[in-house]
Amino acid sequence: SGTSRPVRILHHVQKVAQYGDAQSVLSAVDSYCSKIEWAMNVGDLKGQILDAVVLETRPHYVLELGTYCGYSTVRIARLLPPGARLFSIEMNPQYAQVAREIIQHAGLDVDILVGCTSDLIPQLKKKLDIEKFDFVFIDHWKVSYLRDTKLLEECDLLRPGSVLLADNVTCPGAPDYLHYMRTSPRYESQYFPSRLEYLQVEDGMEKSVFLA
Ligand SMILES: O=C(NC/C=C/[C@H]1O[C@@H](n2cnc(C(F)(F)F)c2)[C@H](O)[C@@H]1O)c1cc([N+](=O)[O-])cc(O)c1O
Ligand SMILES: [Mg+2]
Repeated sequence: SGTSRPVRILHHVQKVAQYGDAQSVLSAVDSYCSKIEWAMNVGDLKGQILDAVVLETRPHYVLELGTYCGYSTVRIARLLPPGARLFSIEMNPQYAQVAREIIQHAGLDVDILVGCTSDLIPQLKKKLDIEKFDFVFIDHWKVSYLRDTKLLEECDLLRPGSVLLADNVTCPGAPDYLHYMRTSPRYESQYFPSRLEYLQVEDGMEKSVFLA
């Protein structure tokens, strides 16, 4: 077929989801990906863990690594108070465009930064006039989780109490990230067991609070 999977997901959302209704956008993506074709969205089960951590953290400045179709971006943005800012980094311009349209269909306002984390993270303070991030959702290439977390530390973008939540620490897995988070004295880490999106496979999320 000529279209990409993200474009087919976007077309489904535009066809069945109520414009301006974030929950109907999430339900449209979840029903498409559970019935028609699987896609690597965080999904509704792990999404409920994401919701709970966002509500508990009440973040003002949020960073997401790995936008893909924007499912988790919508999930997070729908829970933020007015005035809060969500920035999402996506290196694939086609995915970024699909995500913009899905996020727009949900009636939400998010800044999607197109590029790779190693280039963009060092520019965030100057470019976006941001001091620190209160919440970071990590869901991009699993081999980049640890490198990019250390980059956030080096760029002084975390403060005591900043919360990092990482998807897929069990499947596909991010063993070096997990080991670092569970042994570093700079973090208090907690595992939330769950299931891989739309499947019966075990997965989980790791919540880590930066201490200093
Ligand atoms: O590979 C998975 N996710 C990789 C996700 C990758 C997404 O993050 C973007 N990205 C890459 N670098 C950057 C940055 F930020 F560096 F610029 C952003 C990629 O373009 C893609 O949209 C995955 C796989 C499975 N699975 O079951 O295989 C399940 C999942 O939930 C997953 O998230
Ligand atoms: Mg994921």
